[in-house]
Amino acid sequence: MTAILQAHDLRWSVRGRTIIRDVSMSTHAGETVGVLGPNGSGKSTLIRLLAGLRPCESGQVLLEGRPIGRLSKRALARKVAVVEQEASSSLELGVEDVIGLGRIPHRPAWAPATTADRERVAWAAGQTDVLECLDRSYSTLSGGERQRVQIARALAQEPTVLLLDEPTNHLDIRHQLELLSLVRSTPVTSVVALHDLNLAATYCDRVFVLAGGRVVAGGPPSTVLTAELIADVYGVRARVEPLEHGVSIRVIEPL
Ligand SMILES: Nc1ncnc2c1ncn2[C@@H]1O[C@H](COP(=O)(O)OP(=O)(O)OP(=O)(O)O)[C@@H](O)[C@H]1O
Repeated sequence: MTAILQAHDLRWSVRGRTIIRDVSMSTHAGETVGVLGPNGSGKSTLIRLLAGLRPCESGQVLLEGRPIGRLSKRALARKVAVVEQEASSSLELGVEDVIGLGRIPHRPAWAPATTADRERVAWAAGQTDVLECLDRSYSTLSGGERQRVQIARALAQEPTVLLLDEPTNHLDIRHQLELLSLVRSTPVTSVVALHDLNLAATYCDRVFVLAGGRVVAGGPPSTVLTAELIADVYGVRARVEPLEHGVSIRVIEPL
């Protein structure tokens, strides 16, 4: 299997506090990898380090075997698309233009959008169910619509790697399922920070669980997401039942 995005011994601190420590992980071509863990465990910080939005204090992130720090911003943007948790809501752009931002790394500076660019934008909008919003102003969209537009922008970027920080946050149940099923079905290698363990168990090929900035478990969801691990990491009692493909998790009470 080809390793696409790899992290080796990542460490990141702020104001003397280490937020990410000794984190190593790798993703293979086409995989959907979940990053799980309680609030404050370091999921968003890890996504930013993997995206090259923050330099690591030590360790390194490799994209197709090359350190991402050595890639130009433009070369990185052609390969890696990231959707962070809180997309700006004050963006005074039309929805089509926001999705079109994903096309910028693919054409020469200042060149206008081509027909192929516009087709790609329409395709991405269709994939994320926002075609009806294309001629609206981005600032008038609901939280869930904005989230889907940001995912469309990332898909329009035609990345090799898609990094999503809690992409289901503002979405209703149907759009949560549709989005993760879309992420899983694309050939793009995806790393997705998630809170919902059942969604992770259903849609991720592998999961990494963070606690206190360290990876405490990693592997297929049905192996990793045991009642013991959930008790240790989240401090809740859960019933985990095997399904034909994966596991079903019912959280019963805090411990
Ligand atoms: N720039 C910063 N300055 C100070 N503290 C920070 C900074 N960035 C992250 N942290 C702290 O690092 C820890 C990890 O934050 P992070 O956002 O990565 O966690 P998370 O797992 O994504 O949490 P959540 O589930 O709540 O979104 C938190 O305690 C956070 O307050």
